[in-house]
Amino acid sequence: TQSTRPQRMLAAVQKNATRGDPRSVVKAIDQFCRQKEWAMNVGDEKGCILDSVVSEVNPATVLELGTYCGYSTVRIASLLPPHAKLITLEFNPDNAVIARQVIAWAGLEDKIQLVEGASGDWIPKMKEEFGVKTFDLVFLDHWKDRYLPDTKLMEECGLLRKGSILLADNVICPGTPDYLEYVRNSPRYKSQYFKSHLEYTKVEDGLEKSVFLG
Ligand SMILES: O=C(NC/C=C/[C@H]1O[C@@H](n2cnc3cncnc32)[C@H](O)[C@@H]1O)c1cc([N+](=O)[O-])cc(O)c1O
Ligand SMILES: [Mg+2]
Repeated sequence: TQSTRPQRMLAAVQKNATRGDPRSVVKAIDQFCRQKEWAMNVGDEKGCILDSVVSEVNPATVLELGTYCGYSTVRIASLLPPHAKLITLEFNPDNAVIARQVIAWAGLEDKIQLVEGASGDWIPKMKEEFGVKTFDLVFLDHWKDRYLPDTKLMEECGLLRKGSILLADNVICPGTPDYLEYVRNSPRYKSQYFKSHLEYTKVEDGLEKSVFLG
């Protein structure tokens, strides 16, 4: 039967990346997406901005919304300090199956907890289910119309503390206008736009970094 793009992406990782070497997994996916098939990973150009924010924040707790195949999950986790934890939410079971294998190939199972389910259902359960108090960094890369409601939900559930960083992909393309308006105009955030390009293309896109002021 016909394979799916995530399955072909995983095959490229298993063929071209070294087990236990997260950066080679990231490189293998970028090569696959540039040479074979475009896919909606944050990619290498925006990925460098992501790397610099992760390194600057040096987070102990990270939440990722929208795992997809685990590219940014692995990219972020490869930069975390020893006891840091990353929780990533993915509601498509087929994508979760692929992401778990990408994460395993990178050897990052101990740092990453992939939770299958919808962000709207799981954000309210973070504290009781995973003993999380607050997140130092949140990477938003799921359905673009969920960025704003999930951000408000994280505020309501007390998952953000003074200084928590929200980093949002695709604020230009495909675009998240309501989210952008909120974080740029709310007195509770200090926002900064990092101009870049849509993964593997010359189309403008960028990341929005927003500090929660409490
Ligand atoms: O649409 C995009 N991303 C949506 C990502 C969606 C991924 O997150 C999961 N998800 C969604 N809501 C969820 C809620 N809870 C859990 N998982 C969820 C979906 O099952 C999918 O695996 C996108 C599109 C383009 N593009 O050029 O078109 C470029 C990009 O960089 C993108 O990120
Ligand atoms: Mg994206």
